[in-house]
Amino acid sequence: MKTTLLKGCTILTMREGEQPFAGDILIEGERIAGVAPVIDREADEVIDARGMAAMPGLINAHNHAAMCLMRGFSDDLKLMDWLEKKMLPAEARMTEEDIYWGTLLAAAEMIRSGTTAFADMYVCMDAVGQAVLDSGMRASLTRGLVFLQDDGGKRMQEGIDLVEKWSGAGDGRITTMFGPHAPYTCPPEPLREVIALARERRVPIHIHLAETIEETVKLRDKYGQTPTEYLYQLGLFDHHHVLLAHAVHLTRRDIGYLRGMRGGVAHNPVSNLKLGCGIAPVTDLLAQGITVGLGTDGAGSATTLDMFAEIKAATWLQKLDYGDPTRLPAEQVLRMATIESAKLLGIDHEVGTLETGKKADLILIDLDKPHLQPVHNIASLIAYGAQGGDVDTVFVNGRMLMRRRELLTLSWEEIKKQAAKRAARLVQGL
Ligand SMILES: CSC[C@H]1O[C@@H](n2cnc3c(O)ncnc32)[C@H](O)[C@@H]1O
Ligand SMILES: [Zn+2]
Repeated sequence: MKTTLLKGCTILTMREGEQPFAGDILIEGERIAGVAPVIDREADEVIDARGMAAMPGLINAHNHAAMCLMRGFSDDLKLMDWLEKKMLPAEARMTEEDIYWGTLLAAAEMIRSGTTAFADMYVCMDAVGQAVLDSGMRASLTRGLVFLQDDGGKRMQEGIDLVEKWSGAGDGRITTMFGPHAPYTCPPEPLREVIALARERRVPIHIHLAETIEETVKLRDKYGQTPTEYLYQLGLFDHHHVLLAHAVHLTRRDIGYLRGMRGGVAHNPVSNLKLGCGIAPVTDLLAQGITVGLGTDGAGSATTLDMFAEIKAATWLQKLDYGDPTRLPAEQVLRMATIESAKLLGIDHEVGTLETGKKADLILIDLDKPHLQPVHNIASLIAYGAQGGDVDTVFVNGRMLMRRRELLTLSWEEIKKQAAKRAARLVQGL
């Protein structure tokens, strides 16, 4: 088994209550074999990590990776106009190959900005799975299910096929969920069916919830319920694991329905800001013991997949919304981007903190930059100062995916060429 020793870094383990310290990290095969002030032993490869901060890889808890092909194509619109007039028509032209290359473009961006795992909801999930295998990343894959037209069960079958074919693939790097898209695209009958199926097979569920005021109005007009009440009454929150994307528009009673749920909420602040959706009540959810992680949503709305931008937006929004700078402090928001997101993907037993025995998904951040000096408080510096471009080295499952900012599993030149060609075709005339 290959061993790699990272020497002399500042380590943020992200374990609750543990202070950062200077030390070494030993990687043995897929796993972390030691995290300590000094590890004095031989290794196949020794990396001089002085001047670097080591932390768990960032985990993007809600994404539509292949939407990178629509990055910057249509902005400054309301969500429903953006989705129905721009994204859906472009997506209707997408081939499996487009989705493969779009997902690789996302993987290149994610690795280069320190993300090691992501939760993805999209279509043609064989193409997404293949891109995850090829990139070396870790992912939870979901076939998004929109039930507005009858298709004789085809979509649902694709969701089942994904679960059967891809769960545990890539040496366990890939896990799966069922993905009813949102309350406004999933009427009660098919939604009940998905929940029953997920229960039978013990598969988690990934769904958008309460992203806009328009969604609340739609659900009230149709069912006389808030989006959260609608899902609650269908029994969704009794499920063993539910990943809710957004959860922006929640009443006090809605938050009560979520209390005690297993899984939690993926907060996507940049997408919410850009689409003018609102501010999710993150600190209220946390106060009720609800797990909250961080995601980007697709690059079609967020523009970039840089989790450091989400970290900043998340903490700033809570401070601003409550007029209280003590809300969502640095360590807490960094935990949201790592171990709390890992909980949402159901992989916190394997990743999300740096500790012996866990899978070696970790990043080195180069602090030798004007905006990252001096180092008074490393957690503050990273949460409020670091950017994706500061990430120097990335490991997933013990394998190096980037070293000194060079991608080791992906050909950037080929991805760039493929993405440009395909993106132009998708949006032509729209
Ligand atoms: C059927 S696969 C997933 C589906 O979701 C769409 N999507 C992307 N971003 C959002 C968002 O912010 N809210 C709701 N739906 C979104 C994406 O375009 C795919 O069609
Ligand atoms: Zn989304």
